[in-house]
Amino acid sequence: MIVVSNRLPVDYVEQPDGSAGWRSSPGGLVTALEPVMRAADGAWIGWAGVADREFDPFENDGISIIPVPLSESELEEYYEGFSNDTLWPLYHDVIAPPTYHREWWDAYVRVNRRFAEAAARAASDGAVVWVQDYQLQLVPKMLRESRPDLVIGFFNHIPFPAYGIYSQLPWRRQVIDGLLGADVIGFQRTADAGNFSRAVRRLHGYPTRGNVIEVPNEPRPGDEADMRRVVARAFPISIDAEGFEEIARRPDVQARAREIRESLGNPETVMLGVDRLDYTKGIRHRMKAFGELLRDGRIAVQDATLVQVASPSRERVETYRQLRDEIELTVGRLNGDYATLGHQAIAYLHHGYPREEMVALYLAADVMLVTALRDGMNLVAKEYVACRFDNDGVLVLSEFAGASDELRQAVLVNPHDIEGLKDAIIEAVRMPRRERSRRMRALRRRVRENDVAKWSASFLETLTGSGIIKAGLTDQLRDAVAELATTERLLVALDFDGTIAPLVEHPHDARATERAVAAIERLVALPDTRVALVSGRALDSLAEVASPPEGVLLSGSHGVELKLDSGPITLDLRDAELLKLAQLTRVVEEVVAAHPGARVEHKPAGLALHTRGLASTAATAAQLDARERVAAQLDGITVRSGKSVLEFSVRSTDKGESFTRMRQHAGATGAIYLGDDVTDEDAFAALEGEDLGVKVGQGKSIAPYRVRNPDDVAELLEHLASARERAAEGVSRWE
Ligand SMILES: O=P(O)(O)OC[C@H]1O[C@H](O[C@H]2O[C@H](CO)[C@@H](O)[C@H](O)[C@H]2O)[C@H](O)[C@@H](O)[C@@H]1O
Ligand SMILES: O=c1ccn([C@@H]2O[C@H](COP(=O)(O)OP(=O)(O)O)[C@@H](O)[C@H]2O)c(=O)[nH]1
Repeated sequence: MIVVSNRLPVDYVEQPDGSAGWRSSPGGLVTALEPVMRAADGAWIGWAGVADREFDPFENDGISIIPVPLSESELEEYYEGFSNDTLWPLYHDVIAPPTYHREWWDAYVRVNRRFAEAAARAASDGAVVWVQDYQLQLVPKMLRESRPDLVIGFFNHIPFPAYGIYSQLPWRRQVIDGLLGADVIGFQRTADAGNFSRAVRRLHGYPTRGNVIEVPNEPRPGDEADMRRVVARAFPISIDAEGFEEIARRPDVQARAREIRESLGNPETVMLGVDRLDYTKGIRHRMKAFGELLRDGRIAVQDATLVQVASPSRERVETYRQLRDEIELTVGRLNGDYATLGHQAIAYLHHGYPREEMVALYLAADVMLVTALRDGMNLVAKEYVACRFDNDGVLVLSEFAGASDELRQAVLVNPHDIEGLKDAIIEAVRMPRRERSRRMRALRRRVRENDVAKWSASFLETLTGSGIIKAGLTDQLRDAVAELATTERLLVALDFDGTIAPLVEHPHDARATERAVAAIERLVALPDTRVALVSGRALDSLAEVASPPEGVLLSGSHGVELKLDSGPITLDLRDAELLKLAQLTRVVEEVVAAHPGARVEHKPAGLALHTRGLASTAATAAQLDARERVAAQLDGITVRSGKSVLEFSVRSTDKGESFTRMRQHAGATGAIYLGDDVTDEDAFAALEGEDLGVKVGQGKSIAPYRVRNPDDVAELLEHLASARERAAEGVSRWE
């Protein structure tokens, strides 16, 4: 795997005394990706933090680093300019006004191309390249053009704004096109992913269904699909929670925490803010609220100190310079007005500290203030929680930080509401021990369960489907299924072969597992619950092997045949289609005759060429021969490849269309689709709203959940049946 980001985990720093070396670089992107890359076998491509210097690739702390150079003018125009004075304020809801300069855009394109070229050089055949963040939004498209073999992911660490704001960007189409070069585009919050999909619809009109965007393919020789599916969904980033807790448990770090409190004069309450000195972080709002609490006498300087770490960031950008001046003026005023000789009001630290010191600060702080006006995630909030193994401390958290979607037991605030913020600070300071402990336990559970390893695994699994799939159902899948079970009218749509029935050599021997059959019978018996089998098999063959109970809806031949409640739908193939079917039959039978072991299956509107059981070279040769002969002799044939099978159809309908028909027929308010094959991807793409898609087994998939095999499918169906039975009895699933 190759990761490409603007920042490398280390910056090259030259000191005024002439000494120079590598130092940890700032920001949450690096905090999150470092443990992922240490565990992975791959390379990290990025900028070394200094202009006009070229470095050879090197190894740092177990990570292969490939530096990309930037000139001084590129630093100004691409990094400080377009990235941090155009995109950054625009994507953070124009808290500061974005600046638009055409030269900055030109530099952005140029530098993105350089990163794309570096990635193309470093990536082996078919490799996974994971591009990070707003500085490199054009890289996915550039890479796809030069290296169509690559699997490309993109993760946006900052918010993606609503279209009304995004549409200001003079290069709004180019940026969207750049991102759509990726196979999977990850966002911090569901709302960000929604904003992105809406921008795609408004600017390009591409169809979007749930998390999936259908993007027209640039035609390439040999490419038969004219659409590419891009997944755009939330993958909330996290931290190495265990690593942070380990540091927090170290005696030397705990001693340092005590020392910090002593150095502050041992106030009753230590409050802490830790941010890059950035206008998105709401540092001014926090200080205003704190200052007014001191002014109004609601807190006394002897009792409470605010420690504010404001680590240097983007110091040559004018808005950041101004912010620093304002903050430092405020700190000076507050200390001047309220500090005593023994007690500061605010301990202001304009430095970047190493991790151990951060952890000591977290342990020293009774109240952690995260008051961002907009923030992609805010890892500081998660770090504070991870470090508090004593189950103490209160997190005050802005609802405008991505972390607030998960950390619901924090004291949530709107930082624009200064009165509300003041009340929240007082609530945190006075919160009884039991309440603090109850909230912190819940927060810790959440952060531990959703750590950064899980974040990267879930993203990469969606991207490649190549991860190890754990046995059974994950907690997340269990919860999602239980939630779905409460929907008013439920549709349970299931592929047959490889999903409820293990794959077998001869299709007529396939049978659903006993457990799946029993669970389906329980579901069918429930009110407002429909079960559908959606198969590539011809309807007759499906009915024969599945022997479905009364009331099960059936879709055969990839949606060409449907059996709803009012009997089978006749196909009514037109004369031209019948003629084409006869020609197709002749061509495929020729192929079968030329490739011993290959078999043909006749379907109402097409044919399947089965190659299961053949050696892989023989199977490939047979499939290639069939593709070539059909393409040469017939027009308008839909071709689908499945597991050891190549399907040809004179009608172009797919499992997605039949799933949608069944969903409508059932009047479903919620649905689940389970499938194992490439052809099931059409159905996953047709899922709506809160519907669940579950891919069975490995392989690239747009489904957000995965299980290993038909045994796990049976377990899922049993779990769903039980949850639905409870819901039907009116028993709350919490009881
Ligand atoms: O590289 P810099 O210009 O010095 O800025 C530091 C990083 O800031 C941003 O971090 C974001 O990523 C965090 C992790 O996902 C997230 O918690 C936070 O809300 C974001 O603001 C920026 O996105 C990174 O590219 C920078 O490296
Ligand atoms: O002096 C400092 C200040 C911050 N950080 C780290 O910088 C990251 C900040 O990430 P966050 O997501 O909160 O915000 P970002 O700076 O990426 O916008 C966290 O891991 C902090 O522990 C640090 O190591 N030293």
